[in-house]
Order: sequence, then structure tokens, then C-alpha cells
Amino acid sequence: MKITHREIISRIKKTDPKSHKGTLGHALIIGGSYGKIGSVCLSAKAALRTGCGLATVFLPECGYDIIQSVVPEAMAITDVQHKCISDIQFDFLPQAIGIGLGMGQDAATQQALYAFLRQSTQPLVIDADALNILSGHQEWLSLVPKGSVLTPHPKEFERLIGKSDSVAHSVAQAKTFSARHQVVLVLKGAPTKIVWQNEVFENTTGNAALATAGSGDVLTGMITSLIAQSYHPLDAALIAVYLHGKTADLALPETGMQAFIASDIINYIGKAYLSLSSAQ
Ligand SMILES: NC(=O)C1=CN([C@@H]2O[C@H](COP(=O)(O)OP(=O)(O)OC[C@H]3O[C@@H](n4cnc5c(N)ncnc54)[C@H](O)[C@@H]3O)[C@@H](O)[C@H]2O)[C@@H](O)CC1
Ligand SMILES: Nc1ncnc2c1ncn2[C@@H]1O[C@H](COP(=O)(O)OP(=O)(O)O)[C@@H](O)[C@H]1O
Ligand SMILES: [Mg+2]
Repeated sequence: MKITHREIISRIKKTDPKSHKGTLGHALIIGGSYGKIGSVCLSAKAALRTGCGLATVFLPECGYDIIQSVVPEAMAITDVQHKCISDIQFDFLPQAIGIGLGMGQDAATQQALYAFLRQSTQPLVIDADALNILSGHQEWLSLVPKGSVLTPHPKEFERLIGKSDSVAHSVAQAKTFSARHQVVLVLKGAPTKIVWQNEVFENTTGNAALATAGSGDVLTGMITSLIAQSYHPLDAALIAVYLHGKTADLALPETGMQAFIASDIINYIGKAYLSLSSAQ
């Protein structure tokens, strides 16, 4: 099925005029490592722009000043380690958690992910290095909460599932994987496909301007934000992928293809939302 304007309109919810930041969901983004703090900055900012009420980032200590300066709207909790995540601890209940971006694969980080997954019950958004770590420890996949959203790009998907000889083969593998682990797979690409058990959804927005560093980190923040706002993980994935692509379609005449960067996706999320209410 194509992910069209009409399909997204039918899934999107109106914001209650009486809502406040405490009712619009608290998103937690876990990730970052020395040299890759930008990933979680982009993701947290994207989460807030997508509409959740609160966002907190759990990151290594070296990222504290950076996140507080770059995204003052977000809160921060730091790991005991300076350069990488080694022990994921927080003292509140987020409505959604996105994990893995810019996280690296240090041995301590791998163990922290294992310990975190062992006590996780709510659906997660799993991206980048969390996917890479899971690829190397396939036995940990049974710990991934049902309903979680996994967002691999083609290389990450290959690491997770192995090589496939055609697009049809990789979609078939994705269906089997989704059904076995009860997870939503967002197969990022051009176009992005979303696989939920036996269903396959193909996005209709986006262009090559999105082929830029941090583009996927932004998408993870957007999906996490929508889950925090009580969307079903499949709907969150469909809406986020559609809006993410739409930002690039709207920006293209203004920024041009080459100059578009991940921060522009964030800057155009508002216009992408507005395009849902205009006649098309
Ligand atoms: N500013 C930051 O802090 C950034 C941090 N990032 C983090 O850096 C880490 C490494 O991520 P990367 O994805 O760069 O590294 P990976 O090694 O996972 O993937 C890079 C390789 O994957 C292949 N690939 C990617 N997209 C593809 C596509 N659409 N079709 C075919 N092949 C494709 C390419 O061969 C590419 O060289 C992650 O933790 C990520 O979150 C990146 O998101 C970039 C920005
Ligand atoms: N040519 C393209 N057309 C449409 N979308 C693209 C294209 N290239 C990349 N994208 C999108 O950009 C994002 C890239 O994600 P990812 O590779 O994880 O980036 P990063 O890890 O740098 O944040 C995905 O959502 C993907 O679908
Ligand atoms: Mg990525």
C-alpha cells in the first residue's frame, strides 16, 4: 500500500486544545558518543518539533554542555562515563524511547544495551548502533519489546538479516523478521518501505536532498515523538516517514538539493504538518 496524503490524514489525531506539556508525551532519546553528540541533538530537536510535550536525552557526560546549548528545550541526563554510554539509568517514566543513534559499539555500551533491553517492556525505536549491536548478538532480539520500531538503512538491514539478492527478497525477509519478532521495520531508502508482519507500505514523499548526514537521526526523533503522543508504533512510523519526506519536497524549491541538511528537515516539519491541512 502507498503511504499517501489521504492515508496520513486518516491516521493523524487533532491536538486537544486543553492539552499541556504533561499530556503530550515525554520522549527519551538515548545515544551519542564522543564526536557524535550531534546525532542526539538533531533527534531531540526533531522530537520536540514533531509535537511531544517534553524531551530528555540520555548521553555520555561529554555531551552535557553541547545538548544544553544546542537544544535548550531538551533536558539531559548523563552517563557516568565521559565518552560513551555504559549504564542507562533514569528516574522518570517516558512515554517513548528512541535508542542507538551515534551511540558507538564500545564493549561497555553493548553491555548497557543488553541490561537496558532486559528490563524494557514498552515499545522502543531502535536505530543505528543499537541495530548494529543487535546484529552481532542476534540472541538479544528476543528481548526487544513487541511493537518496537526498527529503522535500518540498507547496510544496517544487511547486517541484521544478511545479504539479499533482490528488493523482493529483502521485503520477504523483512516480513518474516517482523512477524517473528513482532516489530515494525522501517526500511529506509528511496523510497522507504515500512513492513509490519505481512503488510508493506511504500512512502510517496522525499527526494535525494535527504541523502545527508543526520537525516535518519531526525527520523528516529520524529517516530519517538509520535509514539510519545500515544500513536500506535505503526502509525507513528507511517506518519513520521511521510512528514520527513515531505519536508524535503517542500524545501527543495527554496534550499536546492545540495544545500539541504538535516537541520532543514527539522525546520520544515511545521510546513509539512501544515501541508496536511491544505487541499491537495
Ligand atoms: N552528526 C552526527 O553525530 C552523526 C552521527 N551519525 C551516527 O554515525 C553512526 C554511523 O552511522 P552510518 O550510517 O554513517 O554508518 P554505517 O556504517 O552504518 O553505514 C554507512 C554505510 O551504509 C551504506 N548505506 C547507507 N545508506 C545507504 C543506502 N540508502 N543505500 C545503500 N547503502 C547505504 C553505505 O555503504 C555507507 O557507507 C551511527 O551511530 C549514526 O547514528 C550519523 O547519523 C551521521 C551524523
Ligand atoms: N535518495 C533518497 N531519496 C529519498 N530519501 C532518502 C534518500 N537518501 C536517503 N534518504 C533518507 O534519508 C534517511 C537516511 O537515514 P540514515 O542513513 O540513517 O542517515 P543518518 O544515519 O546519517 O542519520 C532515511 O530516512 C532515508 O530514507
Ligand atoms: Mg542512521
